Order: sequence, then structure tokens, then C-alpha cells
Amino acid sequence: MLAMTPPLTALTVAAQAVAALKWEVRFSPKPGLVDAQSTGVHTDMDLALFLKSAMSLQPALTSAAIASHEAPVDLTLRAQLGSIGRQAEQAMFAATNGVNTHKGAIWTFSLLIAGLMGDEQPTLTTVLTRAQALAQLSDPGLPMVTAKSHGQVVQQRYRLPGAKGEAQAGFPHLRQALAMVEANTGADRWYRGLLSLLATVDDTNIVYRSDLATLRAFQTQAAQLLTDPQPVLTNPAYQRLCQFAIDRRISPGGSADLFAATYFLTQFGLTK
Ligand SMILES: CC(C)(COP(=O)(O)OP(=O)(O)OC[C@H]1O[C@@H](n2cnc3c(N)ncnc32)[C@H](O)[C@@H]1O)[C@@H](O)C(=O)NCCC(=O)NCCS
Ligand SMILES: Nc1ncnc2c1ncn2[C@@H]1O[C@H](COP(=O)(O)OP(=O)(O)OP(=O)(O)O)[C@@H](O)[C@H]1O
Repeated sequence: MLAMTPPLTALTVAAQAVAALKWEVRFSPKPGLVDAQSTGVHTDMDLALFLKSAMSLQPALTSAAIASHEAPVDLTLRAQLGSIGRQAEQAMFAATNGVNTHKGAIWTFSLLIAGLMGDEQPTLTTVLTRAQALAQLSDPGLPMVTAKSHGQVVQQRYRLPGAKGEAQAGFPHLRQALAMVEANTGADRWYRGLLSLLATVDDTNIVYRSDLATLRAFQTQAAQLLTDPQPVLTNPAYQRLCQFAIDRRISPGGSADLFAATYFLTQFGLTK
């Protein structure tokens, strides 16, 4: 149940989303990803670019919140969110000079914001169910694009459902990460939340940059770390996981988006 008594405002929700994206990129160290200590496996982006990108999303995310405020889940809302999502992508590319920093995050956060704005007292279940229902609708305004996205290439080659599949399934990995954060204490709970995502998300970003075997090897190492009771940050196996990501050019961008989303939902007291 929501901790705050006043109804959520579009501005607050969008500001919290941007804050969550900034929190995620600053969270360090993370395997292969851009953070406050390194640019991970990336050469065309850094912390400053991610912060700029996150801020560029605020107007579109506010529009997504306004459009979905107590609105029914239907094709009208889906079309509005699709159009706003494309505006958000344009704002992101303008802010980053054409670098893809938050494409997956725009998708995930738009849907979660639409879920949150559905009623005055959202619960985790109402938020995720509404987000899922919207993700299952086809966007009536989707432009004809002939070039395949990286996610679509992976989807075709390996049958991995990617960002779309995660949302259409009701964000099961996000739910699992929230439960992991809830079950742990101190800073370690966020590392364990992150690891729960790294261990289970079939991240198309990883597979596109390498292959399925690399994804599976990475997931296995992350899962093994979760079975170890010692704090993640000081566990040498975590440093090995970060090194493995560098050696194999692994960038778990989908997990990063879901990690930011996990933090976002906890800011509204939505953990179960
Ligand atoms: C749904 C999206 C992300 C499609 O992604 P697609 O799978 O085609 O691949 P693409 O290469 O464009 O994006 C991949 C990104 O998704 C994220 N991702 C990858 N795997 C996963 C996963 N398993 N779970 C969650 N996110 C993931 C990563 O950030 C990755 O970089 C998006 O491009 C899209 O359709 N945008 C439209 C905007 C829209 O409709 N917005 C309104 C929301 S209702
Ligand atoms: N800290 C981070 N938070 C969120 N996403 C991150 C982070 N660090 C890296 N990424 C991910 O890196 C992805 C970009 O990786 P990559 O360069 O492979 O992107 P691409 O657009 O798929 O490919 P290319 O740049 O080669 O066209 C972003 O979409 C993003 O998901």
C-alpha cells in the first residue's frame, strides 16, 4: 500500500523516475555498465551523459503520467504512450548526441508510470497488472520501420523475449528483485537486488554484443554470488564478475533498467 497520503501527482512521479535513473547510474560498481567509477565496457558514454539523458526524459515522463492519470487501459492510452515514448527517445538522442542510453528504460518507466497513475492507492499488483495490460496492447501509432532493433535481432535468433516480453509477462524479474531487496538489509540489499536481476534476466543487450553462452555463463556467476552469505561488495567473486563483464564485453543494460525500476517502486513504498 502507498505510504504517502496525498494522491500522486504527475510531476512527482516523473521526478522520482528521473531520480531513480540517476541513482542507478551512480550506483557503483556494476558489472560492465556505466557507473560513477567507470564507463564499464562502453567507450561512447559516461556518468555525465547518463545524468543528462535522465534529465532529458522528465518532460516526456510527466506527459506519460498526465495521460495515464486514472485513464482506462485501452488503445487510446496505448497510442498516447507510444507517441510520448517516441518523443522521449528523440529527447534522449538529442541530449546524448545520438547515443542510446535509456531506450529500454523509457519503455519500462513509461509503463510503470502508467501503472502508478491508474488509481489513487496503487499496490504493487495494481501497478504491474496495469503496466502488463498496456504492454500487451499493440501500439496503433507504431511507425513502419524496416531496420530491426538489436532486441528484435536477438529475439529472432534466440527466441528471447527481451524488454517487451518482460513487460508483457508482468515484470516477473522486477518483482523478484523487489523481494530480494525487501529480504535483505543495508547496502548489501541493493547489490543482492542487482544480482538477482543479473542472475535471471535474459538481457538482449548482452546477447546482441556476444552470444547466448556468454549470457548463461554470466548469469551462473551472478547466481553463485547470491548463494554466498558474505557482503557482495567485498566478495572477491563480485570483482571477478565485474572483470568477466569487461573481458567479454558484457553490458547488462536490461538489468540496469529493471534495477532503476526496482528503486523507483520502493520510493512509493511498493515492495509487495
Ligand atoms: C520495447 C523496446 C524497448 C523494444 O526493444 P527491443 O527488444 O526491440 O530492442 P532494443 O534494442 O530497441 O532495446 C533493447 C533494450 O531493452 C532493454 N532490455 C534488454 N533485455 C531486457 C529484458 N530481458 N528485460 C528488460 N529490458 C531489457 C535494454 O535496455 C536494451 O538496451 C522499445 O524500443 C520500443 O518498442 N519502444 C517504443 C516506445 C514505446 O512504445 N513507449 C511507450 C511505452 S508504453
Ligand atoms: N548504467 C547504465 N544504466 C542503464 N543502461 C546502461 C548502463 N550502462 C550501459 N547501459 C546500456 O547500454 C546500452 C547501450 O549499449 P550498446 O552500445 O550495446 O547499445 P546499442 O544502442 O544497442 O548499440 P550501438 O551503440 O552499438 O548501436 C544502453 O541501451 C543501455 O541499456
